Formats: sequence, C-alpha cells, structure tokens
Amino acid sequence: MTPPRVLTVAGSDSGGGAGIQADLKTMLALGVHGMSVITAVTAQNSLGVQGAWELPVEAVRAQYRSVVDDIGVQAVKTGMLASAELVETVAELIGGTDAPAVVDPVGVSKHGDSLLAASALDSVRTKLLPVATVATPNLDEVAQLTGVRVQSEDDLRRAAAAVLAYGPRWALIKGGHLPGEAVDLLTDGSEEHWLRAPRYDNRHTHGTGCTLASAIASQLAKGQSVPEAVAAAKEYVTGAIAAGFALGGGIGPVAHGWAFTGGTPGA
Ligand SMILES: Nc1ncnc2c1ncn2[C@@H]1O[C@H](COP(=O)(O)OP(=O)(O)O)[C@@H](O)[C@H]1O
Ligand SMILES: Cc1ncc(COP(=O)(O)OP(=O)(O)O)c(N)n1
Repeated sequence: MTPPRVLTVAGSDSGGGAGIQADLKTMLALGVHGMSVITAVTAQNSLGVQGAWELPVEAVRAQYRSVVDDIGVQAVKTGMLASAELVETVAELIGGTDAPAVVDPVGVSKHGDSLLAASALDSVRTKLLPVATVATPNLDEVAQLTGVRVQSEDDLRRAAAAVLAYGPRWALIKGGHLPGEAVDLLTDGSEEHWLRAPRYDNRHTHGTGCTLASAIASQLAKGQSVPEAVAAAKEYVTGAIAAGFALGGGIGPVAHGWAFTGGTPGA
C-alpha cells in the first residue's frame, strides 16, 4: 500500500537536529513517506549556525515540480526560507498545490542565528501566511511578524488574532518560550483548542518547532482534521522533548525515535 506522502520545503541542518533532517525523521516516525525541497544549506551544530547558503530559486522550483508532478503530496510543510525571493516562490508553488500546508515561519534559531532576511518579513506576511492551512509561529516570530509581544498565557489569544489577520486558516501559537506549562493555542478565529503538556526541564530541545510542524503535516496527510492533527503532533513533540539527548558541546536534539525506544533518551 502506498503511504501518505508529505513534502518539507526547508533548510538543511548539518547537525541533524532541526530543518530537513528533523522533518524527515519525524515523518518516518509517524509512518508517512517524507520528501524534501531544500531551500538552503546551513553549517550547524549544537553550538549554533556557523554558515548558511541559499539555493537558487530555479533549484527550489525544480525540486518542488519533480516531487509534486510525479509523486504527489497529501501535505506540505515549510521551514527555513531564507530570502524574500524564496518566500514568494514557495508561496506561489504552495498556492497552486491542492494539499494542506503547514507554515512554520522560521525566523531565528534557538541560538539567535537569523534564518530569514529582515527584508523577507513582508513577503511572509502578505504571500506565505495567506496560503497556509496552519501557521505555527513561536513567540519571537509572532513579535517579528505582528508586533504582539506575548508575556503570559492571556496574550496568546491576541497573538493568534494578529496572525489570523494575515490569512492562514488556523494559527497555532506556540507558548514554548513562556515559563510554566508548555501551552499552545490553536484557533481559526471561532474554535479554540488549548494544548497543554508538562514542561520538561531538558536543555536538549534543538528542533522542537520543525518537529511539531512536520508532525502536524504528517497527521494531516493521514486524513486527520487540523485539531486532531495538532493534538497528535503535540503528543509526539512532547515525547521527543522528554527524551532529548546531549550531543556536542551545546544544545542537543529532541529524540525523533522516542516512540520506537519506549521514550528512552538517545533515540
Ligand atoms: N521544555 C519544554 N517542555 C515541553 N514542551 C516544550 C518545551 N519547550 C517547547 N515545548 C513545546 O514544543 C513545541 C515547539 O515550541 P517552541 O519550542 O516554542 O518552538 P520553536 O522551536 O519554533 O521555538 C510547542 O508545542 C511547545 O509548547
Ligand atoms: C535549517 C534550520 N531550519 C530551522 C531551524 C529552526 O529550528 P527549530 O525547530 O525552531 O529549532 P531551534 O533551532 O529553535 O532549536 C534551524 N535551526 N535550522
């Protein structure tokens, strides 16, 4: 039987914790066939991003067409898009594809390295967010894109309304950077779903955002509704964070294979 097919359009993380590598591992763990369009290559490890190189627009377009025109996709996920030109190209490609799109508007890595040019922010707002089925900004990305600064759980509603104003069908505001419980808000402006999980006091959380967005795309490809897909994805990323492990001298990755190993670290 052919498994559901999911496409990630994102940057490569040489350290294997985030980006394309995290996306494909998540897809494998969740039982879908993962495929990739690489937008940029980063030299990256547990200490940060040492270098980044964008691919030419025609290389991104060609990868996308190769996959979609022959193999087909049941869901698309976007991550690091680097420049305004790439954001606009990817928005146009997604807009012409009949599949749900999970847009993770990646701006800055956990180490503070910029993964998106400041000049691309307006293209994210006006071109990419309008074609998203679900947009999954973290709190820094919400602030960058909308100016809303979330300081407490109460501000999440205001943040979601500001993101929805740019046109995605659903906004998932990730409260992962707030103290206390790991609480996220999913809303389409009428329904509200609060997703709560214990906060794991584990510094090895590299790749949380990529993993969550890819898990949502994987569940959507299996035919789940957006609230079902987000709930299942939250469970998956929480398990991966709980089992996150040390690697290199800095922040280690979440454990994508946790479900295969009974939640033990290092999977
Ligand atoms: N220490 C933690 N324990 C449990 N869940 C967490 C923790 N840190 C982040 N999360 C959850 O991980 C997911 C990704 O959020 P976040 O880390 O904010 O994304 P990003 O990688 O884009 O900054 C969210 O569901 C968030 O609530
Ligand atoms: C190539 C690449 N893409 C995206 C990210 C950001 O990943 P994220 O899941 O938000 O994890 P952190 O970097 O915040 O740990 C990245 N670092 N590299």
